[in-house]
Amino acid sequence: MYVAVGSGNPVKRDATESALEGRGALVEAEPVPSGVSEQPFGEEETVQGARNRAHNALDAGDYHLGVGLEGGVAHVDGADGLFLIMWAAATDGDRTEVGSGPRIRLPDDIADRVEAGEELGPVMDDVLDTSGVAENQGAAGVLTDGIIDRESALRQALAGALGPFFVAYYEE
Ligand SMILES: O=P(O)(O)OP(=O)(O)OP(=O)(O)OC[C@H]1O[C@@H](n2cnc3c(O)ncnc32)[C@H](O)[C@@H]1O
Ligand SMILES: [Mg+2]
Repeated sequence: MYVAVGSGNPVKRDATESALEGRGALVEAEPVPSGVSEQPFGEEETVQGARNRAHNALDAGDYHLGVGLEGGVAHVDGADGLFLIMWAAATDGDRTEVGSGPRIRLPDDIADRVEAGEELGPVMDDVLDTSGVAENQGAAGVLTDGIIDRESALRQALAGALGPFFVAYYEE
């Protein structure tokens, strides 16, 4: 099974390989446009980015499955603050399924800068004095003190999008 993941970020490719481990998948990275903002705001824009990436990745070559992974920030009903969110989409061209990852509250100073229009990745690097945290453990790793990292969070989001392709109960 040839699978394209719609991103040049190695952490997204690693998450896809990890989610599909043992299923005979060959995963290629296809850096395609997400069709949404660099920093999606809200669940709707983040899901849309994941769906667009999945479709664009599928169309980028001769693939059986396209995968899209999108990070965003959102307010959550009933909870204070701004949350890091992540959504995954998988498509075979006929059906498209989505799944979400954890929601992790951002520290207020980071949230304020993102609300003001900055991208989370660069803000995290600035605050932590690191470079490329989004390609490594990610905000998910830093903000959970390493209980999870960005790869495992994205793998869980993708699990929800892939399940319906493998589990008969979801038959259309
Ligand atoms: O090359 P792409 O695929 O775009 O990879 P990306 O790291 O930019 O990832 P997204 O576009 O999906 O994420 C949107 C923004 O949110 C940031 N972001 C999302 N999750 C993050 C995380 O765990 N740690 C740091 N930044 C994160 C990311 O750096 C972007 O600025
Ligand atoms: Mg990006």
